[in-house]
Amino acid sequence: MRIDVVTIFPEFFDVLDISLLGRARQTGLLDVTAHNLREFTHDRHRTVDDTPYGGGAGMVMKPEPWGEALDSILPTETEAPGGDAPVVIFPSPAGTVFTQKMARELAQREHLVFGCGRYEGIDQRVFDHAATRAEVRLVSIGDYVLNGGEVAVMAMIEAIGRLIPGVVGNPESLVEESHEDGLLEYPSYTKPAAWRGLEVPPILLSGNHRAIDDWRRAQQIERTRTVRPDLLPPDLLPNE
Ligand SMILES: COc1cccc(Cn2ccc3ccc(-c4cc(N)[nH]n4)cc32)c1
Repeated sequence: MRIDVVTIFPEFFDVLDISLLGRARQTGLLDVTAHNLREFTHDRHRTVDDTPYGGGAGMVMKPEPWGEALDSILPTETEAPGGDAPVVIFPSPAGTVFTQKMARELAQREHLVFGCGRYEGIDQRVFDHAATRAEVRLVSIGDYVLNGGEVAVMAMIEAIGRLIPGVVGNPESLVEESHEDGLLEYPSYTKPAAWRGLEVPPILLSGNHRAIDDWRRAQQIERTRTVRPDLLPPDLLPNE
């Protein structure tokens, strides 16, 4: 998978050179490039923002640098992509909420482009023009406001990248985890069996794997019902 990120803080993504995603980059499973938006300005001050039309606080990111940055990444009409057309994702508080389902879907794509806004956001025409030549999505990572898109893009790259076959050592570990089957994960324990007066649930030491699986499923349902009842599938909703 090819990933391009446009940002005024390209060094923010240097961290992707370590851990799982770092190895995925080295083995060619992931090709991540951060592009400095200021490289697409032409004034002495490398200006990327200006005051908002209609007034209001803060600054808005100018369309011209974004247009040139995306020109340098997206295929032109003549270079119609042989494979999957790129998806251009802009984090935004006003976006569709990012979910494990969306991560799974995006992990199937060949080319993702992320646009990191700053200030009070990006001129709307950037999204409108990009939509004439690629699939464009505004995506929120939660109902709170960040200072820019970089943290959100990092979270999405990690959530998507780990689903790419070969990136995570043991693919089985991707199955039994929160949100993968729609429920929150069960509690985990490891040695020692007793720690500061706290015992591991005896069922986990029983060796009875059918009973352990049943216990874990019950824990998932109880935890989801308590913490995230909105995630419960209809057949598990409490009877009214
Ligand atoms: C656009 O509306 C805004 C209003 C006030 C501040 C900001 C700051 N800001 C700039 C670019 C940007 C990109 C993403 C996010 C963001 C995403 C999530 N889930 N929370 N916050 C926030 C961003 C934007």
